[in-house]
Formats: sequence, C-alpha cells, structure tokens
Amino acid sequence: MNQSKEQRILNFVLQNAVRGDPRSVVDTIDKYCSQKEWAMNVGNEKGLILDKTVEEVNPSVALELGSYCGYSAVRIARLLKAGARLLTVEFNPEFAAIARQMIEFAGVQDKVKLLEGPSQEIIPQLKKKYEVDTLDFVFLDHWKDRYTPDTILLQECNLLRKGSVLLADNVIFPGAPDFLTYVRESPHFQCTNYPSHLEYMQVEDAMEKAVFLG
Ligand SMILES: Cc1ccc(Cc2cc(O)c(O)c(C(=O)NC/C=C/[C@H]3O[C@@H](n4cnc5c(N)ncnc54)[C@H](O)[C@@H]3O)c2)cc1
Ligand SMILES: [Mg+2]
Repeated sequence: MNQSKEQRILNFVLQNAVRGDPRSVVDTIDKYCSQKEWAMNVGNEKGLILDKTVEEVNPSVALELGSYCGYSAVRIARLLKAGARLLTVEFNPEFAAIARQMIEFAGVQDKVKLLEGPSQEIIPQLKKKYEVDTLDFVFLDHWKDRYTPDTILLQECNLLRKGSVLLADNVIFPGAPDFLTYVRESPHFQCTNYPSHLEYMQVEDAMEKAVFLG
C-alpha cells in the first residue's frame, strides 16, 4: 500500500532534520512542501506572524485546533517558556500519529499534548479532564467552518479570560467569512488582520487575531 503524503513528509523529516531541534524540523517540512509536495502547513511567512503572536502572548496554556502533521505544534512549542504547555487537537487518527512522531522527533513532547478527537468533543472536556482553567492562546487551523462554532463553544465553556488571544489561519484562502463577521461584529473581541500569502504559494491569504475582552 503506497505511503500517504503526510507519511512522506514525516519520513523526509526523520531523514533530513536534526533530532531534538524544532527549528530544523520546521525548516525541513517547509523545504519538502515548497520543493516536492504542497501541504497545508501554516508555512514560514504566516509562521512568522504566529511566532510574533506567541512571543507577545507568552502563553502558559495554549490550544491548537487542527494538528495535521504537527508543523505549527512544533513551531508554537519551541517558543513556550518552561512549564508552559500546548494542547493540540486532531481527529484524523493517521494525521494524529504523524503529528505525534513529528513532535517527538523535534524534542518538544514535554510541552505538547496531542488530544485525538473532534474539537467539539474535546473543548468541553478541557477543564475537568485536562485540568485547564483558562486558555491564554488559541490557534485555529482546522476545518474553516468550525472556527465560529468552536469560538462560541470556547466561550460557553468559560475557557477564555480577558486578554485571551485567538489567532486564525486562512481567513482569506480558503477563507472563513462567517468567523470574520462573527469576531469583528462581536463586542467581546478586538480584532486585527495580518495580510500574508497562502503557504508556499503567491496566493493572497491572511491571519486574524481576535483578543477576548471578557
Ligand atoms: C484543495 C485545497 C487544499 C488546500 C487549500 C488551502 C488550505 C490552506 C490551509 O492553510 C489550510 O489550513 C487548509 C485547510 O483546509 N485546513 C483544514 C485543516 C484540517 C486539519 O485539522 C483536522 N481537523 C479538522 N476539523 C477538526 C475538528 N473539528 N477536530 C479536530 N481536528 C480537526 C483535520 O483532520 C486536518 O488535520 C486549506 C485549499 C484547497
Ligand atoms: Mg491553515
């Protein structure tokens, strides 16, 4: 049975990146996906916006929705302070297995916990089962039609506090129009748009930062 693209990406990392070096894992995935096979990692251009936001927030508890191959989980985890943790949610078992190996190879497994399942089931479990009080940072990069319902669910579950930062990928391409309308029209969010480009392409894209005002 021939390998999946995601398996090929992982193998390329295992053979070409430096074990325990998150930067080399990120760069190696970008090298593969820009030269050999496109894949929906946030990439290096939007990755820099992600980095700056994570450094600004300096979260103790971060959540990622949509691990995929683990690229952004590694990218975020490498910037977390001692004792801080990232919870990343992925419901595709094959992608979850790839992401776990990617996180392990990068050496950030002590900071990252991959929760396998749908976000709509995991989010309501975060307080009791995963001992979360509130989330300092949330990266949304899963199916685009889940951004709005999951943002509402995070509020319903009291997981956001004054100053919690949401950062959403792909608000232009593929687009998350209902999410943009929701957060920009809500009195509970202060929004900022960061124009960029689709990973590895010349296509216009953007990220949206939405700060919860309580
Ligand atoms: C054909 C084509 C390809 C790529 C693009 C451009 C493009 C560029 C991008 O940066 C993109 O992020 C995307 C995109 O579609 N991302 C969706 C990413 C999903 C991952 O998250 C997982 N997941 C999805 N819903 C859930 C959920 N509820 N609970 C838990 N995990 C979930 C999936 O299992 C995947 O691991 C697309 C446009 C068109
Ligand atoms: Mg994306």
